[in-house]
Amino acid sequence: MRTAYTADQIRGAERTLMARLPEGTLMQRAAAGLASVCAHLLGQVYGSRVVLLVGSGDNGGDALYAGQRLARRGARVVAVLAGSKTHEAGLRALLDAGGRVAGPGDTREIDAADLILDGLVGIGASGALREPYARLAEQAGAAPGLVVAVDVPSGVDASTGRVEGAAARATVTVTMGAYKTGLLVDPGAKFAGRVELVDIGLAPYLPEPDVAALGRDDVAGLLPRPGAESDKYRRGVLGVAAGSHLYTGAAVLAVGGALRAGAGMVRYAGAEEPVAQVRAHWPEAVITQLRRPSVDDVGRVQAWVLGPGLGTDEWAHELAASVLASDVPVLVDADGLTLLALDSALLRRTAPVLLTPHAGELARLTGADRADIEADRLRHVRAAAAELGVTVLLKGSTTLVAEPSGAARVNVTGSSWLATGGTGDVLSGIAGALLAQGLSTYDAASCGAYVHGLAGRLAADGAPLTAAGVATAVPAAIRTVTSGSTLAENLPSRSRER
Ligand SMILES: NC(=O)C1=CN([C@@H]2O[C@H](COP(=O)(O)OP(=O)(O)OC[C@H]3O[C@@H](n4cnc5c(N)ncnc54)[C@H](OP(=O)(O)O)[C@@H]3O)[C@@H](O)[C@H]2O)[C@@H](O)CC1
Ligand SMILES: Nc1ncnc2c1ncn2[C@@H]1O[C@H](COP(=O)(O)OP(=O)(O)O)[C@@H](O)[C@H]1O
Ligand SMILES: [K+]
Repeated sequence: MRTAYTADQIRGAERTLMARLPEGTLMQRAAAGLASVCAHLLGQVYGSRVVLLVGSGDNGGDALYAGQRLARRGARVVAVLAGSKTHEAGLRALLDAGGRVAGPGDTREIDAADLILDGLVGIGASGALREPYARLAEQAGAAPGLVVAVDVPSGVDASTGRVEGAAARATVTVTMGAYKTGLLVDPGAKFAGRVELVDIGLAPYLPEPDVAALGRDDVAGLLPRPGAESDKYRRGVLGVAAGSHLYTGAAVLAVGGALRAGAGMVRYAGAEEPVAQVRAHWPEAVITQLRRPSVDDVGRVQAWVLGPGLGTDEWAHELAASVLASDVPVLVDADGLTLLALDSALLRRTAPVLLTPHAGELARLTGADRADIEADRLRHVRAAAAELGVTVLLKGSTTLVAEPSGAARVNVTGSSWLATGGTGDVLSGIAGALLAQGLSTYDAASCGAYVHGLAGRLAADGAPLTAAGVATAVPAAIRTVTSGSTLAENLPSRSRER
């Protein structure tokens, strides 16, 4: 499990640790880790051109001491001093090692640099970057050299991943002591590039994490496996109420995701047209063609998926009411979410609910602005879970899962190739199958997103995928998790000991 923290949480832990150590120890640990990552990236340090972008706080101090270490190994290091003040001891150390200094207007070196260290601001930043920081951050991101962000890319809010104005686009972010939430959640995560964690001894002093990202072992431990005593009913039967005469594909994809994710049985309930399609694609599914908008005659299930392609007319509304009147967990997606937005009384039930909106659907549900949700995803998914009293999985470039208690997880397996029609329907089937197999809404959502993201990577393999291809890749994704293949660990961020 990877854990991440807000800036306040990190500062609190650092205060406790710092009080036990001689002054400057943590900054030296940070600088040593930074310099070693930079040296690795450069290959040959001697003769390389390194530019340090140095802000007025300790983030700049880290950059200066890392610059000192690289200068000692023969790098040509220039520090661009951007702030009204500079970390004095760090600057002296750099100059003593042969480094040079430039003013914030003298930025010719940036475009010629092999490596730019972004030490403008770290966890002490507040609000959008001011000038000249903003201009320098953008220039670094556009330069041909490698960009290594110190702790967090400047311009990214370490606690939330918000990016209010300009920000440095990093190749690698070297983060100190613990992951910051903003490095795992978009838009910040996009700016961070690969994240390397430098151990500065903070772990014993960290509080409960702000968010967690399940790792392969966590998911392997949670995914249900059939035992010797299993039969199809005991493994878990999933009901799928999805599709309509207009949208038949959503039903096919949701049922496909569910079958591939290990449901003992899938009962599909729908109208004539989607029934014909589901029957043609999935002989394994047990199908009920509905004559009226009710699931009373469908047979016993352990969980329902409600909504993909269902439509939002009166028939769909009555069918949704019938599914939600059951006493089993229900995953609500797509048109099901629109129906909830139109009639919140549908949510009055005691059995668990998992909502799986994208930002637009969440906006419809909560009345928040879609762009605001995209900009501050974690805050909005938490607020929705608390307000609605259910588990919420927010889809998009970073998938987040929040509980009404405030607990939240981020999924790190996704691929941007998943941004194509129908992949959300497959996710609803996967997570629904996990609900039917007995996982809690929180675990079904987090493990479902993990497996779906991995299946997306396998299906894409560097080229466009189809939603049906993602469903096909689900067993291989599960095998990757349970067999301990390295693919699941080969994620954008890697832990690194100093
Ligand atoms: N503590 C520790 O043990 C360790 C800390 N470590 C390192 O220290 C970093 C935290 O250092 P920090 O607290 O000095 O804050 P930092 O991120 O450098 O920024 C503050 C400065 O930025 C400025 N500024 C703020 N907002 C701005 C804006 N929007 N636009 C422009 N400027 C802005 C603000 O200037 P002012 O507004 O005061 O003029 C202020 O002076 C942390 O990320 C890690 O790298 C590691 O060495 C490990 C041990
Ligand atoms: N840029 C992206 N990076 C990673 N995953 C993405 C990205 N964009 C979309 N996704 C994922 O693709 C799926 C799209 O689902 P959804 O928006 O419901 O589409 P549809 O309704 O067409 O099925 C979600 O799982 C989402 O998290
Ligand atoms: K930085």
